[in-house]
Amino acid sequence: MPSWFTSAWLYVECYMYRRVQEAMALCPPLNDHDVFSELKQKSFFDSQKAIISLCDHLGEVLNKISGLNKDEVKKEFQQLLQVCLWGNKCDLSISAGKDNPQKASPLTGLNDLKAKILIDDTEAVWATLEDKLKKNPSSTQCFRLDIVLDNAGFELFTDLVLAEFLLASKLVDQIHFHGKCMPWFISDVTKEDVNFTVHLLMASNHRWSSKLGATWRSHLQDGSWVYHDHMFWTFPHEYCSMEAIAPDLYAELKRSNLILFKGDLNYRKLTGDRQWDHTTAFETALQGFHPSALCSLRALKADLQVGLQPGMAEILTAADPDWMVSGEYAVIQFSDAKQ
Ligand SMILES: O=P(O)(O)OC[C@@]1(O)O[C@H](CO)[C@@H](O)[C@@H]1O
Repeated sequence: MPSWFTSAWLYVECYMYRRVQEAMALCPPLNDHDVFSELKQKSFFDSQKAIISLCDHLGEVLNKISGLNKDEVKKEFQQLLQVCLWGNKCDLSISAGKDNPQKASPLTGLNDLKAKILIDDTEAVWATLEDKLKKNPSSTQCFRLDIVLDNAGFELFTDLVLAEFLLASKLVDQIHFHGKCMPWFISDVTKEDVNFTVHLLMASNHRWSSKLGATWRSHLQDGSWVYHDHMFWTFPHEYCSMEAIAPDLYAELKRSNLILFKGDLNYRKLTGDRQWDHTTAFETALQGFHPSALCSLRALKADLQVGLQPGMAEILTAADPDWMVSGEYAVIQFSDAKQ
């Protein structure tokens, strides 16, 4: 029987959430109930101000999108990628279920937060997206983006905003979302959370919120957005074992042109949750996991980080001993597709 103080942290956490699920499954009237749904829904309601301001912003961008030149599209992409990154700051797991809502407009503080992005591979992500346009602007070949989701509430909303922008700007043609098949780490996204978000937006009396809700529902119906869940995401395994343990999921991810991994837990599993030296290359820490080009968007909440310049970790530790766990710092860390 694993115990909290003698077992690997990641293993014990996964074990605990599975026991919660088991307890529910053993109570038939409750077996479909998500014990965390109330908390997740509250985090969505508490972030209304930020959600509405982002809806207005996206609405304005969509209105003029066909007239934007490449530089303007790139600038907007950079901005919404950062919003999506910082959306990961607000998860309920790190705050032990307490409120962590997004009150202010998510766009206003972005410039001040730039210094907190320890690794910023936005250019590499952009180059991957742009490659499709450059290679063959009139190509009928489909560019597929996959997003391995993290938290419901405000973070999921920022993921959908980025997805909408990428689809509307024709940088990508199809988006596959990957969520959890059971309640997980309190706030992780399930299919019900996606449906809840879309329905609530549709029912809103705010013009852009309801319009976006309706658009997103039709994306899910016409297949330009596809939602998947797979048991592997709720196993304790590191991702380098995916090909052996869940070959069907690995094969699915190989069809992608770019995979965005949201959040801290995904980062821990990408890198095996090991005590890597901070200067270890991301590529090395991935230990052969390479279904496609991938990028981690993560606010740091667990004590590991790879890919830093020599000396950087020491400077950060001297300035703020909690830099790895406070959620104040973040990375946009890319690894290219293997040929
Ligand atoms: O993946 P997320 O939502 O960014 O973060 C999840 C997380 O903060 O929750 C756990 C605390 O229980 C940490 O292990 C983990 O890093």
